[in-house]
Amino acid sequence: MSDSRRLRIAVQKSGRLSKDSIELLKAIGIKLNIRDRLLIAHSTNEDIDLLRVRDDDIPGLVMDGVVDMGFIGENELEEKMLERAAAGKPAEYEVLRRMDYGGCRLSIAVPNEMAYDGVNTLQNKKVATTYPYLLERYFKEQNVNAKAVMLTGSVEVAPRAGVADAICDLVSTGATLEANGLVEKDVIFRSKAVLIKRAGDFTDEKAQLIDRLVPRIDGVMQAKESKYIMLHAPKARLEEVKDLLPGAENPTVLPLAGAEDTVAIHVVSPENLFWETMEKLKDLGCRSILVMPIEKMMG
Ligand SMILES: Nc1ncnc2c1ncn2[C@@H]1O[C@H](COP(=O)(O)OP(=O)(O)OP(=O)(O)O)[C@@H](O)[C@H]1O
Ligand SMILES: O=P(O)(O)OC[C@H]1O[C@H](OP(=O)(O)OP(=O)(O)O)[C@H](O)[C@@H]1O
Ligand SMILES: [Mg+2]
Repeated sequence: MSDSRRLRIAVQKSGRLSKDSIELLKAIGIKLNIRDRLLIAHSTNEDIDLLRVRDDDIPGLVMDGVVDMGFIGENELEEKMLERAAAGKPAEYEVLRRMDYGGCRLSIAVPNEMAYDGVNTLQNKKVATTYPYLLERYFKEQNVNAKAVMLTGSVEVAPRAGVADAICDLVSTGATLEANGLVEKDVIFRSKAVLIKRAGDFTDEKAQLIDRLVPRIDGVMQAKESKYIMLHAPKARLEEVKDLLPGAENPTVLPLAGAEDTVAIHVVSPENLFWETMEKLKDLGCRSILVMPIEKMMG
């Protein structure tokens, strides 16, 4: 059984957010033994239990204080917040960090053949969606009198099935819409995964654990975007080389044994180096240009 002294974190059991959320927890040093059928996973090195649930349940679990934290898409979080607020239920939470995964948008899409001239075209029409509160909020803002029809899945087939005239669903590449003969029209919400924390007091132990984990998350996210760049550059072109390197205000410049007119440059870049930049560096006479991933960062 789970122990209330242990920090409880909810993650999606299987779906778009599962892999990245688990990978992040592992990257910040939490050892987890996840077996497919087990819905609770106990960390072996930290006082942490993982609850593996459907993503729809995560906002409620956090807002009811059943779990301490959860990884959830902003779309689902905002929808549940509106739903609970409408039902008079507590809907408090704190966003600890916005993650770099789970990026998608909630969009209105219509059948290819529909003549669409803005959202007013949907006046008195039915729109199938899993996010009725977000959609109705948008209709209200746009002064459109349309009806949101709730479907929990396979929303894209609704127009062909005669259930609705249009849909409002999550889009990333657009492949699902295209495969179903639909065209994206209005983006109503942009979303990424977030790490949220319940409201209310925490024991000192839990508060300290959270304070230790969150900077590690920052470290992992920062490291993912950053690169360690090493290259040999002609001394005479040093300033031009520095101008090309992102974040190279104070690079490490080292002499090269046996090559008076060449130096080695090392720099931690906050972003990746584009091929175009590497080509320009080469044109300046740089050689042995290496771009390496960074695993962790701190300080
Ligand atoms: N195509 C996508 N690309 C990136 N992120 C997405 C995509 N589709 C959805 N997401 C994000 O991932 C979340 C989970 O999506 P998924 O499709 O796995 O949910 P689900 O089918 O509702 O799963 P569950 O069985 O847990 O209820 C979405 O709420 C959204 O935030
Ligand atoms: O624009 P695309 O890249 O095609 O992605 C969009 C699709 O991804 C999500 O579903 P998912 O594939 O997670 O499956 P699900 O319907 O089982 O949730 C979402 O509900 C869309 O159907
Ligand atoms: Mg779901």
